[in-house]
Amino acid sequence: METKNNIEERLSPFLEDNFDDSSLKNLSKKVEDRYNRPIISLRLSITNRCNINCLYCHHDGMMPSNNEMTSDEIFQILKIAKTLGVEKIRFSGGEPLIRKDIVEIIEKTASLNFKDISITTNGILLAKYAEDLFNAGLTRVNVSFDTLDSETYKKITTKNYLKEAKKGVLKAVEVGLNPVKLNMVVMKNINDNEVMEMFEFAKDNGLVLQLIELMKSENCDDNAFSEEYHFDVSLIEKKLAKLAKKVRTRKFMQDRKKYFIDDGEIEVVRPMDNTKFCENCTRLRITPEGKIKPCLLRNDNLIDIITPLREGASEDSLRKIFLEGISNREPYYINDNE
Ligand SMILES: Nc1nc2c(ncn2[C@@H]2O[C@H](COP(=O)(O)OP(=O)(O)OP(=O)(O)O)[C@@H](O)[C@H]2O)c(=O)[nH]1
Ligand SMILES: C[S@@+](CC[C@H](N)C(=O)[O-])C[C@H]1O[C@@H](n2cnc3c(N)ncnc32)[C@H](O)[C@@H]1O
Ligand code: SF4
Ligand code: SF4
Repeated sequence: METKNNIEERLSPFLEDNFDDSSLKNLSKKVEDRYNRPIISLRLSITNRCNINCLYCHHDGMMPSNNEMTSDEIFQILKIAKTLGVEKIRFSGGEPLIRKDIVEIIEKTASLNFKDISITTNGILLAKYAEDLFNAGLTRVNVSFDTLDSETYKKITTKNYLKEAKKGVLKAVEVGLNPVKLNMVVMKNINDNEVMEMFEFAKDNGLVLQLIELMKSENCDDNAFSEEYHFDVSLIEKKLAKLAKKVRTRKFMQDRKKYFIDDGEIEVVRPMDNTKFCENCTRLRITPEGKIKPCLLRNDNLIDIITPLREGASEDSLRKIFLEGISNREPYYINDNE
């Protein structure tokens, strides 16, 4: 049988960024999938609605739907996740901040004492909500922010909200959310020439820059877009590796690398065809209409948890449904040579 020390050693890389040592005491409760990947994090898409329309959007792998979970239903789902050892919660969408009850959702989530509660947002409404979200218990925020140029912003998002998004980012830092990450999807001939300028902006304002490879997904409106604008982020990564005075690997956060350069930090998210990324994937997803989604890039193995919950199923049966979702998890990109 595995000893507590072994478990701590095996799982320590999960704890590197947003955890403190107190999380160690519950490690033995972690549930693993069939590929020995522990489930550390739950990513809930809480709406499919959005106030902009990014050219590249994969909508977090969700199909259109108008049937959103209520804040109470979200709370019930989180309670079950907590009993299964989930430590990190992320709210995404669509645009999570267009839900009128977003502060209430964070308050309820915080009452369950997760180690890390974060939101991924386009930032347009962030200046309005940052302080209330922080006071409600939000730990940190990632903001989609692909460019500093207003024309390019309009081209990407079809709207003119760059100023609002920038204000939101700065307010998030001001109120104490930490880290605040800028999500930059790097696109050929659109913003690939802006990486260093974005890094300077990030450094000057206490932000982490997250460079993201444009991904193909059946949920993108037009996959031709991905073909045309796909930029090989590994080319930038090679340059970063030369410049960096320190590199860290988030081994069990999809093996992502963080590069520390001149008192600044750049993280690289490179999922496409990346078998290491999937090998080290520790998250489960929930769709806005309450289905467990085992993988961002698949829609054929979802499991309904909201209907049983609405019909009054016991916590035990809901836990079983969760475990069924976990057992459906498979790495999307696999190494064919093994
Ligand atoms: N393939 C794949 N891509 C993901 C997954 N999770 C996040 N991404 C991509 O990673 C990028 C950043 O996602 P975020 O929502 O900002 O959060 P995160 O990077 O996953 O989490 P932290 O680094 O812990 O803040 C987005 O472009 C996502 O599409 C995943 O499970 N699979
Ligand atoms: C789907 S959005 C939802 C949350 C919020 N509306 C936002 O934009 O931050 C979540 C993240 O996915 C990223 N994303 C969307 N489509 C993508 C694609 N095709 N390839 C890579 N990242 C993508 C966005 O940049 C954003 O950082
Ligand atoms: S803001 Fe987020 S959800 Fe909305 S279109 Fe852009 S990437 Fe998609
Ligand atoms: S298995 Fe791979 S593609 Fe699927 S969610 Fe995990 S990292 Fe993303």
